Amino acid sequence: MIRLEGVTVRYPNGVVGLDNVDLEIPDGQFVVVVGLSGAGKSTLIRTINGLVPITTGSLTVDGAEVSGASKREMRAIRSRVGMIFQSFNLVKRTSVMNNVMMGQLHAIPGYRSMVGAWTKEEKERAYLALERVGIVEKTWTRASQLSGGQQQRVAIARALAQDPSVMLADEPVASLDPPTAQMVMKDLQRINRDLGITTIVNLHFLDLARQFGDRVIGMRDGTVVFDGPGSEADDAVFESIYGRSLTAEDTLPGRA
Ligand SMILES: Nc1ncnc2c1ncn2[C@@H]1O[C@H](COP(=O)(O)OP(=O)(O)OP(=O)(O)O)[C@@H](O)[C@H]1O
Repeated sequence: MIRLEGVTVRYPNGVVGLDNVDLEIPDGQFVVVVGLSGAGKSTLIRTINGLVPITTGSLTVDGAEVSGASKREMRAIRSRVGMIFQSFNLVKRTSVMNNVMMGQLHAIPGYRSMVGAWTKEEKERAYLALERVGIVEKTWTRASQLSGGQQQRVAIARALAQDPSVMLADEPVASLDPPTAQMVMKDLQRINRDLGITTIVNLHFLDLARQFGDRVIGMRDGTVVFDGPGSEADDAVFESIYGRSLTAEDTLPGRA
């Protein structure tokens, strides 16, 4: 369970990223967060991962208080939280296998990871993660030789190899073409359903939010302005979240 109580995040320049947010996200839920640019979606994700400190309020992940956690406690929290980014964040010049292994680094002593001395069990876990996203045949390919969709799948496998209880994805399909975006969202949904990993995905395409959001959270100006199932998030709801009429750019091209 992820719980935010009265969480406010004020950046050093005075900008308020989150404004008194209360949220409870039960284990295993698939949550899509929507909102215009600047609404606070990334801040929410980075706060849950402890990358952005909260100014006031309380945030717990699996019962552990994130604010004020020691370095050691923070490492323990982060080791259970997988992150996926719009730009994939792979090390391009090395193999898919090495990239996925990096997901397990928190559990592998530095000297072994430096020389690539993986145990059979660690390799097995990496293969299993790659199988889950259907690209095990690319295990020894250099990351730079993969398509965007394949790179995002490697990033998902890297997060999975961490054996996370929570998966946070910040605009994971924003750089992908529409069919690939669908496939990557389906991968995340399947993994959520098969493994029960709590998943929070920031999206800006509202049709994807409706299709995949078992729960949709709408944000505006750092506050939660909608919280309900995707099936209830009709155009009027999105217009109220965005504070403006919808445009073609709000849907995945070709699906409006
Ligand atoms: N490191 C930072 N320092 C100062 N202000 C920031 C920082 N990061 C974000 N902000 C501000 O906090 C507010 C929320 O930004 P955030 O990135 O969370 O929004 P978002 O909904 O994810 O938008 P986008 O999709 O454009 O990233 C914005 O006003 C933004 O300018």
